[in-house]
Amino acid sequence: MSLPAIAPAPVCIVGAGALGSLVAARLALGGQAVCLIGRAAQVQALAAGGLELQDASGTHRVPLPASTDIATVAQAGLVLLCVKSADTKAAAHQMAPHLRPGVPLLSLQNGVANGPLLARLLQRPVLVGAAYIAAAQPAPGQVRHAGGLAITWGALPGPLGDAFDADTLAAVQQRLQAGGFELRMSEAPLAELWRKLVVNCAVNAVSALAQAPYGVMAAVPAVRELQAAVVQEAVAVAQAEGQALNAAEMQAAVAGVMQRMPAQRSSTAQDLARGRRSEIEQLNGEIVRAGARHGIHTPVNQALLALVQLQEAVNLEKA
Ligand SMILES: NC(=O)C1=CN([C@@H]2O[C@H](COP(=O)(O)OP(=O)(O)OC[C@H]3O[C@@H](n4cnc5c(N)ncnc54)[C@H](OP(=O)(O)O)[C@@H]3O)[C@@H](O)[C@H]2O)C=CC1
Ligand SMILES: CC(C)(CO)C(=O)C(=O)O
Repeated sequence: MSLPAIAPAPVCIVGAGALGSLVAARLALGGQAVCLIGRAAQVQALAAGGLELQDASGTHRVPLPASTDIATVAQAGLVLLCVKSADTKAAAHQMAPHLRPGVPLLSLQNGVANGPLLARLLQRPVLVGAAYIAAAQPAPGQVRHAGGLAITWGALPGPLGDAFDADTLAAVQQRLQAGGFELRMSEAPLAELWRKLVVNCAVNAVSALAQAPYGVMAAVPAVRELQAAVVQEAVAVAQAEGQALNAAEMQAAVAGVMQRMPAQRSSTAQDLARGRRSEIEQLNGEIVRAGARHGIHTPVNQALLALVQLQEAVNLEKA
């Protein structure tokens, strides 16, 4: 008599917004057990009718278990963190009593500081991923995928030098593979986060200030010049931080991202459109602060930071 198969512990995704919902939907469609942890409006919409996933192949309805209770991470075999950077600390504190020892936590957030912050707050090694994926959440219960499936990911050691073993990393890779993501494992994940940061600095604020999709931005020569200046500054800062980034390669990376997702407006654009605070402090703001530490002038990043902050203040005033 054969024993019944034991269902694998689900992938719990904390943050049921644009990216978290899209990743959850693709994993579920790929046969993975998932659980989304999010805010009440999204959880209620998912309970009522599942998630409406809009992508290049059409519109799909995906049933997705979801909860507002972060203690659900106690059941997880893998946790993906998909909250905005300003929410990382709170999410870490809320998860800490429930995360089982040894269960991998992968941050798919933008910015270079979330992974190290999580490792410090949770006193464990963490995984970080640079996600080149275009997601938007038009309304609760909906998610739109506008291109890109690449995730370059790897492990950051814990504060005590503790690390993941090869079997754990292979298991994470296998589970993510089910979602059809284009995965690349990196031995230098912090450098990958810096690469993504440079892309975000060149793309996000401009898209946000004009509410422009990337295809339109790419067609304006003066925007490409502005982006080249952002990249020059950001790469100089990254190099001063010990990351071996190359400006020409990063210019090409920016152009490639905009080409792969022409209809996308950045996550920063989505925040401003909803009158919410954005992650600009963790994007161009990171370059300005690190530049100041190294005596590197970053006037173009500084201007984008100021303009996005101004728009945030205007939105607050209106609210
Ligand atoms: N959108 C995209 O295309 C991409 C985004 N990213 C990165 O992924 C991360 C998430 O971005 P995105 O999905 O766009 O952001 P969203 O704002 O769309 O989603 C984040 C969600 O997490 C919720 N949340 C915050 N804290 C908690 C918590 N403690 N428990 C449960 N839910 C919580 C938020 O609720 P509330 O708003 O009520 O606080 C929100 O619904 C960011 O770092 C972003 O830079 C990376 C690549 C692409
Ligand atoms: C990948 C990209 C550029 C998608 O828009 C993103 O990271 C963001 O919007 O924050």
